[in-house]
Amino acid sequence: MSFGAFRALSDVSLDVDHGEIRAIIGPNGAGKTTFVNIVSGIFKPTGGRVTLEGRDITSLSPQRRARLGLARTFQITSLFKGMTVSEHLQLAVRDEDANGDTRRELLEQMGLAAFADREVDTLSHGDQRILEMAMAMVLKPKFLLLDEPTAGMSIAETDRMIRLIIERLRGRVGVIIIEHDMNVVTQTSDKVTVLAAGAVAASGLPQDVLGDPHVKEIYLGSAANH
Ligand SMILES: Nc1ncnc2c1ncn2[C@@H]1O[C@H](COP(=O)(O)OP(=O)(O)OP(=O)(O)O)[C@@H](O)[C@H]1O
Repeated sequence: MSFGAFRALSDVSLDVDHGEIRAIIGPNGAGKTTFVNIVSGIFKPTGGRVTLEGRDITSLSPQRRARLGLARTFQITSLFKGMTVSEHLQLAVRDEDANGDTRRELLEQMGLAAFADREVDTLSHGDQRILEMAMAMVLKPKFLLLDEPTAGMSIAETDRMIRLIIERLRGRVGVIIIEHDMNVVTQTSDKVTVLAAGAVAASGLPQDVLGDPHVKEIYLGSAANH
């Protein structure tokens, strides 16, 4: 992926299986969000392709991808002030996709049932982010992209998000999660891919990747540059 003369990603290739949770980590500016934007269809890559269950989806819009089972959340919370929690879930679907029961069940599973009729701006930051995840899950995606789901969360909120990922997603939905919190990475992910300067620096099991001296160096180097 190039932006003009700047190459943001080169030869980055990864596969995610059904039910697998794959964390993408790396220093600021490594290309993580760019990668997720390509997979979800927000950016059209200048080279390479994206496939979903073997089908080439590189030229499909984010909406078409979502209807094929590929959903995402964003790094920045983007809810509509003045609208309630259940209205948000209705927004995320077409009538034929999920009836009221399905939506209520999802709110219960996500621990949001008590807030169904509350306007979203009265919710805590953690509940707002969990609502965004529920909006992405209401269409029962096969694959879900989570862009820093715990950003700005307290320790208790982060623990709740970790539990939801383990209980609701692991083994059921293929997930790519961009995450800076290594506690979240070690607790939730099956595999970890490290991006640095737009390339894959390491990939494998969390314990191997996070213990890799080369990966530690990448983080130390990036800290020294800030
Ligand atoms: N639309 C764009 N136009 C030009 N350059 C861009 C664009 N989007 C991203 N970049 C550049 O691509 C590089 C990768 O950015 P990206 O946001 O993907 O990094 P990141 O790993 O997600 O960082 P962070 O952890 O800070 O969110 C950066 O140098 C960024 O400035």
